[in-house]
Amino acid sequence: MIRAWSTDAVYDAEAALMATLPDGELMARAVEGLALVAAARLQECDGAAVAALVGPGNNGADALYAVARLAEAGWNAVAVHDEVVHDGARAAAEAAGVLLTTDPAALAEADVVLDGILGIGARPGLPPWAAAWVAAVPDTAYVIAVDLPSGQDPMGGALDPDGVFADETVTFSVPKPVHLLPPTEQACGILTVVDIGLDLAADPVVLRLDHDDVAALWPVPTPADDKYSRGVVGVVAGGEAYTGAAVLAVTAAVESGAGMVRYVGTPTPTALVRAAVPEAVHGPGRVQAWVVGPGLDVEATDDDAAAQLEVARAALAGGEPVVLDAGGLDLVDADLVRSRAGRATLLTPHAGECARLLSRLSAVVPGVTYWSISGQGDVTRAQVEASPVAHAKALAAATGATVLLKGPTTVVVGPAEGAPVWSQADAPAWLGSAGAGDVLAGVLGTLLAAGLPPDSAGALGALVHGVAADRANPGGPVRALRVANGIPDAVAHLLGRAATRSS
Ligand SMILES: NC(=O)C1=CN([C@@H]2O[C@H](COP(=O)(O)OP(=O)(O)OC[C@H]3O[C@@H](n4cnc5c(N)ncnc54)[C@H](OP(=O)(O)O)[C@@H]3O)[C@@H](O)[C@H]2O)[C@@H](O)CC1
Ligand SMILES: Nc1ncnc2c1ncn2[C@@H]1O[C@H](COP(=O)(O)OP(=O)(O)O)[C@@H](O)[C@H]1O
Repeated sequence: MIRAWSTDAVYDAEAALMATLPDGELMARAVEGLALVAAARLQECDGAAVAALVGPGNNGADALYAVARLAEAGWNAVAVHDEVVHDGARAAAEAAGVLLTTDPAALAEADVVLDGILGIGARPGLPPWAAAWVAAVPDTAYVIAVDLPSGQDPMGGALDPDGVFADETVTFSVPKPVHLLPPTEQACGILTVVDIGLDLAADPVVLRLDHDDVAALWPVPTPADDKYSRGVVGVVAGGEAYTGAAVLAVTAAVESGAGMVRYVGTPTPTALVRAAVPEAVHGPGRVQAWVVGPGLDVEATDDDAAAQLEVARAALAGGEPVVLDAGGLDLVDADLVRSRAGRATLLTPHAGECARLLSRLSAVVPGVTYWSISGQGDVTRAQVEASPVAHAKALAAATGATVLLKGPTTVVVGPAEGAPVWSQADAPAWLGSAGAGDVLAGVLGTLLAAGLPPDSAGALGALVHGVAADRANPGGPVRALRVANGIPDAVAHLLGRAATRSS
């Protein structure tokens, strides 16, 4: 598991450790690691010159000390700085023969650039005096951000398009939210963590499952299990308009290892599911979790659709865990929020659905106005994409449900105040295609039916979904059905990693 801590928690841990260490020891550790990484990258690109962008705080000091080390080791080194520079770092740089200048033209020859403009003490946004520095970084240079790319929000809230976009970020002891959360993760490049010995007492605020975590979480049957004990998933999906969603969700639930899948649909998707997934059984019945919504048309009024909708509403009124996806999200209203209080509910919107739902809930959930982040009426898709975590949290708070917000990075957050954010970035961009969300809903249904809580089920499902997409056709396009059919291979591969490690 990869964990990130808040900047406050990092400062607290730093203070506690510094009280036990000689002055400057902690920064020396950070500088040593940073200089080692930078030297390795200079060697890899056969570079001759390194440059530092030096801000006023300790982040600038890290970068300046590091280029002093590199100058001592024989590389040409320059440092671009503003008025305030850390005294000790300036002295070290001068002694090592680093060219100190305020002129960003000095960056022109740099093969590797260390961005030490701002670190975790930053307020989001690039300082005006640094804009010319960033503009002067050669396109060919390999940019290493020290702790985080300057201009980006350390807590990962919003991306600064004018800020630094690094090839690599070297951070200290532990990741911070900026490194793991959308939208700032995309500015960080490769993440390298240098251990400087911090001991974090606080709880992490961001969690990311790694491939090696899957074996401990994925529900693996024992000889004592049968189809019922493994978990039965009920899928209420598909209608006469969106027939394929039913096939995809049911297929994915079966391929993920559900003990049994019960399908409830209108005649056309029912016929398709019968033909495509002979393992599925038809009609409502006892289940351990429901998937409600892929391809569901809640506006349809014919008898078949009405009967299907009745099952959907009964599922939502019941006590079993529910994955509520796509068309099913249109069923969320104040009554539903009240009736599902305290029950496991996983909402799985994409950004557009999240925006619509937040906008709609403002009218019908009493007292819920605090999600209106923009303060400008309806929430838009673009706003959700610009700050996905804030909107996912707002939706979780408004509904009392766990929210899995889909996207290039999928975030999952529970409704409790201060709940950690799970952030998974396992999928190739090829996965963003119609039907892929229906597949994810099926996977999640199987995990909830096996007894996983909604947040870790969400993260685990997103990981496996992404790995299945990647392995189905590495580097190339992949259709949703193939992702669903690739889940058994992905799960076996991920479980096999544990077997390989323990042998
Ligand atoms: N913590 C650790 O464990 C360790 C930390 N280490 C290193 O220390 C770094 C943190 O250092 P730091 O606390 O000095 O903060 P940092 O970000 O360098 O600068 C803050 C300065 O910038 C200013 N400023 C802020 N935002 C601004 C803006 N948007 N536009 C303009 N100005 C802005 C701000 O001004 P003020 O808020 O005072 O107005 C203040 O002057 C950390 O990232 C890591 O590299 C390692 O050495 C060892 C272990
Ligand atoms: N750029 C991307 N990179 C990786 N995964 C993506 C990207 N865009 C979308 N996805 C994933 O593809 C799936 C699309 O789901 P969704 O939009 O609900 O599709 P549908 O409703 O058509 O099934 C989600 O799991 C989402 O996280």
